[in-house]
Amino acid sequence: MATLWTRGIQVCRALPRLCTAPSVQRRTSVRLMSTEKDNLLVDVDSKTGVATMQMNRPPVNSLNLEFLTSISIALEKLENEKCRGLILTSDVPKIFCAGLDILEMYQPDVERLQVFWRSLQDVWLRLYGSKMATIAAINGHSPAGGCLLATCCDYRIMAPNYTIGLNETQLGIVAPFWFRDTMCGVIGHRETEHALTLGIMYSTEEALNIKLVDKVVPQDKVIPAAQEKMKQYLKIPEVARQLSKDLMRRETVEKLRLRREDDVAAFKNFAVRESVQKSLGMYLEMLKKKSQQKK
Ligand SMILES: CCCCC/C=C\C/C=C\CCC/C=C/C(=O)SCCNC(=O)CCNC(=O)[C@H](O)C(C)(C)COP(=O)(O)OP(=O)(O)OC[C@H]1O[C@@H](n2cnc3c(N)ncnc32)[C@H](O)[C@@H]1OP(=O)(O)O
Repeated sequence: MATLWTRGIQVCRALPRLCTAPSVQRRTSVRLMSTEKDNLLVDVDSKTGVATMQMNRPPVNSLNLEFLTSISIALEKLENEKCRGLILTSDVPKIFCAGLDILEMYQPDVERLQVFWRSLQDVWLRLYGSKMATIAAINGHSPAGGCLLATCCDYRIMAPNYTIGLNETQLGIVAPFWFRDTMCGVIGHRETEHALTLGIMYSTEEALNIKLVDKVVPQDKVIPAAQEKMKQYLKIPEVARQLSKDLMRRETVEKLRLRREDDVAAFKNFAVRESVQKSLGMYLEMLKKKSQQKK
């Protein structure tokens, strides 16, 4: 226990300007910040070595370059600090994560677009390849990149009445091979093909039926259920658990590692196509109209 407490302090020392002082004994709260203030809150429980990462980028936790960078840095720190488990969740009501920030892809600055894509690759490599036991506590809608984050985790617990899926085709874009492989690892080839070609957004219940999520619990029980499930992962001898996960995922991780720059080029070339820009513009317009109708 003492060692873990020290470890918690060390997280703070490693991030002197980025964290708040621990306020509760045996629970260390480390706030990671980037250019966007407080968009990620990471609590490391020094007793269990489990981190809870709450995404907090209103209105919809969309993943822009800065936010992805914050997530990537936080994942690196947690891994370096040898945290044992990670619960990924959202602090934004009713939204887990709305996926990539479409404004990063629409009428983009081509240099930034490539840095943006590399930062998404970084997050995927760190989260999908993490040594930590990872659980997604999906307490809101989770389209596209949000679904990617959830499927990177070892286990998914979701609240009712939300939606999750890789809906890229509905925007006129394509989920790249590593999104596909991640999804395939969870729901299998046939269902992934069905899901990707039609850009299906599954209701919580449908997601449970196809095993895209492992468990459904009421909204206020999502995080407690994740904490409970985490205990099961942490009971397994660490090296055996980590190596088993690595055996399942290494090939998929290596595929992207070896092709990173080709993948950046493919993304850039695809995103700047006139037809793709037109589709993204129309989709943004649709989102805006829908949002205005609510107001
Ligand atoms: C040929 C070879 C191929 C090679 C392939 C290579 C590369 C592949 C190429 C591209 C791959 C790209 C992969 C993309 C992944 C993605 O993640 S794309 C993002 C997809 N996300 C969505 O479709 C979600 C859209 N949003 C919603 O459905 C809803 O907003 C909601 C999340 C369900 C929440 O609904 P609600 O609570 O009702 O909130 P509003 O709809 O009113 O939204 C509030 C404001 O937020 C804005 N917004 C929503 N989502 C996004 C987003 N993803 N990005 C940016 N902005 C978003 C929305 O417009 C509202 O803004 P205003 O209030 O109007 O300002």
